[in-house]
Amino acid sequence: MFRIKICGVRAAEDVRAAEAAGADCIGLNFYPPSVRYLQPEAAAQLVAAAPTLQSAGVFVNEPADRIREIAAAVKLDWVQLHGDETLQTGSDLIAAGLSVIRAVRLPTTELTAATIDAIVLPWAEIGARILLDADGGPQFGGSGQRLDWDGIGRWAAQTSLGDWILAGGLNPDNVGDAIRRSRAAAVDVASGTESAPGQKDPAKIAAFVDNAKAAWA
Ligand SMILES: O=C(O)c1ccccc1NCC(=O)[C@H](O)[C@H](O)COP(=O)(O)O
Repeated sequence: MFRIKICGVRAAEDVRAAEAAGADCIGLNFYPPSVRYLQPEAAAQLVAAAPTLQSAGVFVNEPADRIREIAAAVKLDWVQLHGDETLQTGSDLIAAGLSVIRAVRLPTTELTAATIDAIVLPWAEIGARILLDADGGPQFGGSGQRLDWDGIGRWAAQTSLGDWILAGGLNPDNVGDAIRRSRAAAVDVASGTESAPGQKDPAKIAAFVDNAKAAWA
């Protein structure tokens, strides 16, 4: 299980920065419209160069066969379903031996435990790890919008799920506050560690990891 995932890495320098900072996982984006999209061949090289880091492939409404093909070619540890994939697709991928992260896209308004449970529990029951992200509309993810951390914190206080991941609008300045208020034990970031869309900033990656770890210490 990873605690800190740096999503949307596209270059060897990004991976080195994540590794040097002490992150646990890199996210490779396989959604062609994203500014963070990477060809599977390039992703395979990045993953091979970072054996100490876990790797997660981000997919949006990709057919299950294609997800399996890319996961095998890139040697992904996780496949992250970030679109409108069905529970059946998730179950099929898990049955095929893949470790699945289900990105649950939640409204950025006030959240209740019942709202979160209704969306999350069916996926947790089939064995997917849950990532809570802000609903980025047509962009699906990487939107930089944040969630209601206090509402998530109330849900976290009563859920039996322990390994869920908080995402959505996190950055080096707010990740500590987000962890304390939401009670997240794992975090994920894309745009908050960039100097421009799709362009990672090593200093922001380092500060993000330091501040997340300080909040858990
Ligand atoms: O990052 C993207 O461009 C993206 C596009 C489509 C689907 C998912 C995407 N990112 C997945 C992630 O796990 C991001 O880290 C997550 O959405 C949070 O992004 P941000 O708010 O920018 O930190």
